[in-house]
Amino acid sequence: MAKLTLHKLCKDYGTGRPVVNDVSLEIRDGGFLALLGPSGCGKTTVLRMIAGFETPSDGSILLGDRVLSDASGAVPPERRNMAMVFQSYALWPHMTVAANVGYPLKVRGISGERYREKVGEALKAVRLEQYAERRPADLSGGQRQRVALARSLVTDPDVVLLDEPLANLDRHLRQEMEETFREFHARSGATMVYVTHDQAEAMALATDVAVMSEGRLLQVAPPAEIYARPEGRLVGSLIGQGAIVSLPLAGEGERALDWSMMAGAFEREADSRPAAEVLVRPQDVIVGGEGVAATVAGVLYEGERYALRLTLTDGQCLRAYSRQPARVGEVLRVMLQAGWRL
Ligand SMILES: Nc1ncnc2c1ncn2[C@@H]1O[C@H](COP(=O)(O)OP(=O)(O)OP(=O)(O)O)[C@@H](O)[C@H]1O
Repeated sequence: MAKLTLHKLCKDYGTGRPVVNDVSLEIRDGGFLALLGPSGCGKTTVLRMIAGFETPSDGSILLGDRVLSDASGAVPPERRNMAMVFQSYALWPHMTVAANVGYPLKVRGISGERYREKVGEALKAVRLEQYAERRPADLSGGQRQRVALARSLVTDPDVVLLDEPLANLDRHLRQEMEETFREFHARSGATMVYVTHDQAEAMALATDVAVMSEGRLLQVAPPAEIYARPEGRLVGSLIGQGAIVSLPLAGEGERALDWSMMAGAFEREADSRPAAEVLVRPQDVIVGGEGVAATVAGVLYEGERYALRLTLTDGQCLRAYSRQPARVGEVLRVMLQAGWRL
């Protein structure tokens, strides 16, 4: 196996604007990359180009030193040793679970003992051995997606491409399946590219997160890094539940801010300095007796806490968590324990 390289990848359907624009990215061997971005930003198109279902308009794709696609041509999908898992599972309804999982082996002419062994191993990897003889219709959504995972594993692919595989499942099942995906990744050793628009899912699963918007790649970093140091307003607003406030800040360049650096900004005239955009996460907004005035604009009970929507005196919004209930319209005092200058 080897690393997957996307080099200046572009896709233009002739609509006047490229849907994938100059995307360069390296996914290390055995890495798990989540491709995250809003609907229509070009994630699926990138995945389909890696799989070989779409031809790039420009740029190249390499697996190790092997060129899969460039200006001179493209390796067809069936010769890339990749597997794809879809949101819709794409299982054959008339075949048993075992036959669905074994289908890619049949296509490759593998039969007999080797076939049975491989199917058995793949079913074991997703803990579905006892369901081998069932039909997909007799399985739950999560089990069906595990069949699709087993099928993607059965040919020992170098790369597994996953297109929103959990989008059809309910919240509880998604969490359970996230565990299955992590195990699946660890056991298979395959390089994985996972398309999602759910940032929590991307952070929970991947070793690296790549954020896309309007065809362009904005930032690639491990989850903890992208959470702590998002680059720019769009990444900042996509990762975590933070609010972005505009503050006339003293000093230049400091990006990690504490209350001592931000407090003064609330006393200054808004136009006295150029405003900086600051990302403030709800857990860093301390609701108490000190700080600036904020009016409660919304309260959502989340079981273990209340999620508050707050409005500052200049109309800007913040989010905060509180253990105590609050009333809409109530004026609280808040301190911003930490902020990140975007
Ligand atoms: N065959 C095509 N011809 C023209 N435009 C296309 C074609 N396929 C996709 N597009 C456009 O390319 C853009 C990117 O689509 P893509 O499916 O890659 O986005 P996405 O980020 O995966 O979105 P979603 O999360 O909604 O699936 C969209 O504006 C889409 O309409």
